[in-house]
Amino acid sequence: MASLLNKLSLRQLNKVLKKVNSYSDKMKAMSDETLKHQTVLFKRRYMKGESLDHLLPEAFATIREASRRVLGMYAYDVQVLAGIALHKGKIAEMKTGEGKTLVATMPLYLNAITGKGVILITSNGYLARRDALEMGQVYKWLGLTVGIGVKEDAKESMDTDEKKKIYHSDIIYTTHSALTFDYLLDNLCINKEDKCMRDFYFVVIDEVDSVLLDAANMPLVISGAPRVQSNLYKSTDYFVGTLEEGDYEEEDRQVWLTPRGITKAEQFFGVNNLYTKDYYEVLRHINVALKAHFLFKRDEQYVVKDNKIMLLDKSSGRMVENTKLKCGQHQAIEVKEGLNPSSETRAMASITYQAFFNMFEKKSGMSGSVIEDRKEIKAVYDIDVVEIPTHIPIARKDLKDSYYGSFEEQFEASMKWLIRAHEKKQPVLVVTSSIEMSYIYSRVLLNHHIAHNVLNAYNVAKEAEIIKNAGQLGAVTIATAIAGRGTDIKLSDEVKQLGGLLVLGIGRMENQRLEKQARGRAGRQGDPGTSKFFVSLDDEIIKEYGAPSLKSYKNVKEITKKHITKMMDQAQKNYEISAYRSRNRTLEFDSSTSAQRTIIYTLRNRLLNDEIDYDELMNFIIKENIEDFFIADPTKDEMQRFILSHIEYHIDDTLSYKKEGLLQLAKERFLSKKKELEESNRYNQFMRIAILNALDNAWIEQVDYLEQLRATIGLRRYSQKNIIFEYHQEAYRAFEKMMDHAKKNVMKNVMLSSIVEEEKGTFTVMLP
Ligand SMILES: Nc1ncnc2c1ncn2[C@@H]1O[C@H](COP(=O)(O)OP(=O)(O)OP(=O)(O)O)[C@@H](O)[C@H]1O
Repeated sequence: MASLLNKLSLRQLNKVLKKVNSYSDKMKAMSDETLKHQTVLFKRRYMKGESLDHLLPEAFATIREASRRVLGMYAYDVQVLAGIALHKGKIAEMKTGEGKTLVATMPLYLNAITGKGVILITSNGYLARRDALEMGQVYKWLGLTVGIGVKEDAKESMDTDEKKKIYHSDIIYTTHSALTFDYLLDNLCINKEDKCMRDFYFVVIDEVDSVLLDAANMPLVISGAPRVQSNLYKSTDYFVGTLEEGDYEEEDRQVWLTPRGITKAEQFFGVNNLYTKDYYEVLRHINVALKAHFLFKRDEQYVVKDNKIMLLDKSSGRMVENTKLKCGQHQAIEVKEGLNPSSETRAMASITYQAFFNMFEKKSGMSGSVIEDRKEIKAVYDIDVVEIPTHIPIARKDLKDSYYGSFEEQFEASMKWLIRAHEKKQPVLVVTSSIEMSYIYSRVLLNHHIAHNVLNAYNVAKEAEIIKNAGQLGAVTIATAIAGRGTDIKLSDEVKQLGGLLVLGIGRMENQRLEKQARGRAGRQGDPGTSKFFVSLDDEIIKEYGAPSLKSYKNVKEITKKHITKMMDQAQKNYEISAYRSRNRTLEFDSSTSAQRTIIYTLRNRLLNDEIDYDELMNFIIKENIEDFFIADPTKDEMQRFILSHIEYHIDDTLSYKKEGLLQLAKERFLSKKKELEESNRYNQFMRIAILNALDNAWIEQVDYLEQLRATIGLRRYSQKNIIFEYHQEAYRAFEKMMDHAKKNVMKNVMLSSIVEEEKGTFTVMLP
């Protein structure tokens, strides 16, 4: 069924390809000047109402010819096919090395004609810069502007003007995290002029599976002011260290206390019921300590460098700069590793990649390994995946996997392959599933006096260099999944004679995509090459997710029985299911946060654009606040306090202490304030600042609360059944409370703020 659909999609794309090809000669015959001028003509035609679909054949043919002139590369037919798929908002599955970088130029150019700004996402900053600089030559040649959203040194920051210039370019190359981060920052600014981004239109995501699937589990969070340092990390770490099997349970990358564990915790911390509000903090700390001990493994999810915990990006194996786990998880791992907990900050804004990318009018992507996950992609992002044929048939031989009872056997067998190939100078790339294993291979190779390069998260400085050279005569490269993506491995003729690159995969990896990417380092663009995987019962994935009965085969040297090797492969499937569920859970949790964020950001934008009728809003807010206040039948003292904190810093002796009296007072005060502000032409600006401040403060509290709630609610498994339902209910209640709070603060800010004049006619609003 799937392949039939694919054939149908390809047939449609082929029709368009024919049209593109029909313009090839025309574009070839154009002078440079005429070809460059095409952009202006396309823009004019688009403005006059011609659709992008209609412009596609000529526009694609134009940039195809421009790339030939500027870069010396003329897109192959299959690349054009992929480009059309991207324009249609699909994901193109293209084998590794098929030239995705060039493919993206065509739909980006076409869609940039609209002037709306198009974005290309790569999985890391190095690739974004490299591709933007290389492909940028063509765009610029055709008269378009190009912006790069990441700095060479990730720690360097950009000022607003620089950012604005980037986001107002025709074509922007950046990473998913940089883009999302800037979006959140944009929604924290007070003046319209400080907003850097335009509305989202079209995005092409390179290595789309790594962005949309692997990164989907970790929402992006902007942190603000530090929290008061907690002293519970050490005691909960100690407590979790005392737990035994049966005190906790683990499933789908979640861990929680069993009733026996709960009793132990209550005894340890001397509390009656852990699940009451009073012990929320203890529960939260236990939760992060549990995860630190049972779910986070050193050299897998993180490394310890210079006494700091550095997270690893699962899909690339790279260290993630400037990112900490949230809600105290980072601190819990620090304490587990014997470090002092670093300061914990509050979450100010957060978003998941699902929610973020779903804001684009049209989104598309490319990858060499996404076809297996097309159902999930369709369900979550509503994007179809099309499998694009290769330019030249793949000549790589993917040999059958070999299975072993233990690591020793697996290691020995793989070393035999390595040494045999190395003796005839065939280049070898060993891809291991952990950093530790990369060192074991390295040490043994040193003992054999075999020169080699090691590439793992501790050693990324020369990454591109090392990978590029991995195809040289006699080269041996040991790498973690880091070698998976993006960098081109070129082979000399001599190496091609020897059979190309040999990829040895050590251990069953977390998913098929990682293995596919590893194999794909060999046999690019029709090159010869070989790949082989060595699997053993000692592989982490099999130990954790394999059937317990597999243990009885530990002493078998090489496992050849089909039903057993199948069981070993099943472990990977089990892991994939658990990863899928975990992504799904993130999504389920996110739906309320997402809905709330949309309400707040829409409101913010209306405020920034002065689209709010402030009089109407204030009438409503004053009335609601005073009515709410009178529900509790306040005393005269309470009313006076209310006036001083919400209306004016002065009590009028003649005031009638009734609801109507307060209402009238508030309205009068508001009107006189308004008059004063209007005289100096500052009413709108004042109102905007006063309201935004109230709204932002309330929302930031809410974001932080929701983050905390999500982190602790899992622990309630034994107290309540449906934690997602409970989460949504609580999130909704908190939102209502937050809006109430914001309403009070708007009134306070508007009524009690004053204006301080500054030089040059500017002013500052002094908030109460
Ligand atoms: N039409 C073309 N003509 C000539 N060379 C090309 C063409 N398209 C791509 N190339 C070259 O092929 C190589 C691979 O391209 P690229 O790195 O974009 O592949 P990729 O599909 O992104 O690979 P990976 O999946 O490993 O990231 C590059 O050296 C590129 O310059």
